[in-house]
Amino acid sequence: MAFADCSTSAPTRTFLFSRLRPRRGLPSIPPHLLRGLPVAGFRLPSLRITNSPSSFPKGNAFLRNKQGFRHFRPFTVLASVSASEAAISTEASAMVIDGKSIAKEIRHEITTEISRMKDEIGVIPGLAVILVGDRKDSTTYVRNKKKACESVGIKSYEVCLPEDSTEEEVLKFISGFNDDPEVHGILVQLPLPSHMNEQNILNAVSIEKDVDGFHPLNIGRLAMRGREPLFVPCTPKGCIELLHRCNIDIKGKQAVVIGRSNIVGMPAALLLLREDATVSIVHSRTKNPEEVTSQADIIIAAVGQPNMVRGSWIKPGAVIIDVGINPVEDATSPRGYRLVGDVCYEEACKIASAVTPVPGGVGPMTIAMLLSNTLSSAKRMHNFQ
Ligand SMILES: NC(=O)C1=CN([C@@H]2O[C@H](COP(=O)(O)OP(=O)(O)OC[C@H]3O[C@@H](n4cnc5c(N)ncnc54)[C@H](OP(=O)(O)O)[C@@H]3O)[C@@H](O)[C@H]2O)C=CC1
Ligand SMILES: Nc1nc(=O)c2c([nH]1)NC[C@@H]1CN(c3ccc(C(=O)N[C@@H](CCC(=O)O)C(=O)O)cc3)C=[N+]21
Repeated sequence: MAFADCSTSAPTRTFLFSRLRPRRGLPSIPPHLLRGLPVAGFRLPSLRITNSPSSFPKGNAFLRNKQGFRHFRPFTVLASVSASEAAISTEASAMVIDGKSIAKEIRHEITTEISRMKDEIGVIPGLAVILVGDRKDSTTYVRNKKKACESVGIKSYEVCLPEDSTEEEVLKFISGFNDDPEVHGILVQLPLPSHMNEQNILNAVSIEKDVDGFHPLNIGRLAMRGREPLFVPCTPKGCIELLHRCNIDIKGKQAVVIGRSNIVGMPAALLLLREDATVSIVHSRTKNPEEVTSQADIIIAAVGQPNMVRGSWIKPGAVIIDVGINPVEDATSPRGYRLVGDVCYEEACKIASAVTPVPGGVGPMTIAMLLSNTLSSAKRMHNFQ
């Protein structure tokens, strides 16, 4: 575990000031009222949002303009800045993109779709997860995925194999799930034990059930113009979904992805390219990472190095998506550690226009995208629109 800290003071942001989205089935906010809301980190003065403290946890919100209060509810709060900074903003302060709330909103949408599918054609989406070994972090992720499946109505199938299992045993389970019509998605939790060949195993997952999007055919299609992958990897898809749902433009922007792994960095760069960004990739052999990163309007950091991206790496007004999840020692936490991102959050908040926190940023979106991919898979297999 690393010990790393770049913060000099405790976080001060306290209150929500957000872009609002009506929940499904409720009327939209009239566009003229949306003028003036802080979108993508730009705060415009003509409208203010305040949250009723009592209803705040449910995401209810008041929208206030010069004529008085209008009450719209329930809304999902997507992002926040501190109230005092929002009201009298002289010091720059980033919008905090609330991945947890956005993921909750997506789970709500998925729940509605799943019950519609069940009612209309009697199909329940199924996700199979294969875990080999007992790494603590992997066990936690798998448990969280199972809970998330239950919460939206996906049936989960779980296989836990001992660390010393053979590749053949894993392949046997994959083959069983490939043939099982009740399973619409298969996820093999990574990393696998070192004696196993990851490529052989990922290649064995049926491309129609590859909800992680790690099959080479899916990745290959993601990289090609005019081709469509059946599934897009969950974490990068979650990053782009955060940008979309916060109304952050990608087209024509300079984007820098830090990290080039098969599961995050590389597909994130491909997705940004598909969104018409101009993309650079920083990796461990990049000579001038700070210089490259400081050109970016959008930064996706997926490195695994706590607080690597400092304030000086960030162009004022940039949007930062921090994928990193790094445990750092913290004697004051009951677990003895806490999670930090790859970006120095405190410094980023002062310079960026929008930033995702860790935890509560990209992590919950990864799981939401997995559920979304599983639902899409079931819909595709049963030709259900
Ligand atoms: N929020 C979420 O849902 C998820 C979070 N994560 C987190 O994201 C982070 C990255 O994960 P993952 O992609 O799997 O990690 P990998 O270790 O597979 O990849 C890390 C990448 O970062 C690059 N890198 C490492 N050190 C440096 C450095 N000093 N300067 C520049 N580049 C560097 C590596 O470069 P090179 O290729 O040259 O070695 C590599 O491309 C981790 O913290 C992980 O826990 C991961 C998955 C999901
Ligand atoms: N086949 C496969 N697919 C994956 O998608 C995959 C994988 N293997 N191996 C490991 C990584 C990592 N990953 C995360 C998912 C959710 C959170 C998450 O929800 N994090 C919470 C914090 C959780 C906590 O407190 O521990 C948050 O950021 O708020 C984090 C990390 C998926 N991965």
